[in-house]
Amino acid sequence: MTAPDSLAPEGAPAPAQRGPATLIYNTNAGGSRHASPDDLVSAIHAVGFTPVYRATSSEEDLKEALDGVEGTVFVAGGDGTQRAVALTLAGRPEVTLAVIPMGTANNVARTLGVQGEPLDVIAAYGRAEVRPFDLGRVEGPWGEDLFLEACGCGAFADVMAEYDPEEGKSPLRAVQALTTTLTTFDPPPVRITLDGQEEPDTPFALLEVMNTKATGPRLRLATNADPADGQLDVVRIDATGREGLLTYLAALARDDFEALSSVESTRAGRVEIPYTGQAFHVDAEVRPPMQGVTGRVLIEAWPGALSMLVPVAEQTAAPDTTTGEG
Ligand SMILES: Nc1ncnc2c1ncn2[C@@H]1O[C@H](COP(=O)(O)OP(=O)(O)OP(=O)(O)O)[C@@H](O)[C@H]1O
Repeated sequence: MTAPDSLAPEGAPAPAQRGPATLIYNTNAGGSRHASPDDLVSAIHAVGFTPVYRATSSEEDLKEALDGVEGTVFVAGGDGTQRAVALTLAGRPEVTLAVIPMGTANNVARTLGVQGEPLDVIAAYGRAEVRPFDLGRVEGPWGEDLFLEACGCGAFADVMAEYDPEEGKSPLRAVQALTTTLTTFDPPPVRITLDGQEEPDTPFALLEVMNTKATGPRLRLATNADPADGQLDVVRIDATGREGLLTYLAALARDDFEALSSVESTRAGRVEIPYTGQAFHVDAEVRPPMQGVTGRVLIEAWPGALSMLVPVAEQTAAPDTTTGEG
């Protein structure tokens, strides 16, 4: 079903194709008290889609709920829910995802500029376009993974491996833990490879391969990351040149972490990291240290693995915007 013309204001880019929509709503997510599934279905209908609600009580239900899905999948929940749906639909860019943020950090939504109360977010999708969204692919001694936000080793992965992530949901606590570890951590030097180019041996206090701007409890480590660029942002801190605790805390608070002189940020499509038994994280999941195991971790961008619906602000609408294929 097409949207009524009145929903496409004059001068707007071609609206994303409306039509069939599916609502996935993690009613266990923190923000779910804000609206009922019926409220969301009505709001999605009001912006021109034909929604059905598929109830899920866990991640395991998603495969069946999304089997043969077409059109747009609205996903209400936190980053864990967005990840679960994204991984189920990876490599199916003909299906469009629309994020309705209802978690604590909402890193995926924030990276897309999607913020606000669920019903306001849905209203904003009345004027939206479809953009590609990359994923990251990981191959390590522990197996294969996909990530939506980030994968890395060093201080942040060690903090996550040490503390149960479920306990670390206070952004303040997590920022404190990260910055404390960053300044005391004693890593061995490793020689990473970026797009086939070997880098000098370096002990990394932090080595994060980012797809979104933030990861974990809203740690904005890659302010310039763009999940539609077909590349990943490699954010590094050389332990020998690291700065003091307050410097990192202040930079995170100012939202210019990458501007610090001890932080190096490089875009790459393929990253190889020697594995010496260190802990890794893949989004919010920990791949614990494997003592005595050596090898390598290969991280690659998967350009346009997903498609995302993104609201278009009235003033900033580009006249010749692409529809985001591929
Ligand atoms: N479709 C789903 N339906 C029910 N449960 C889900 C679904 N998808 C994921 N889950 C489970 O719910 C957990 C929590 O989800 P999520 O992280 O989105 O919410 P949250 O804990 O409120 O968010 P935040 O971590 O930002 O506070 C996920 O890690 C996952 O195990």
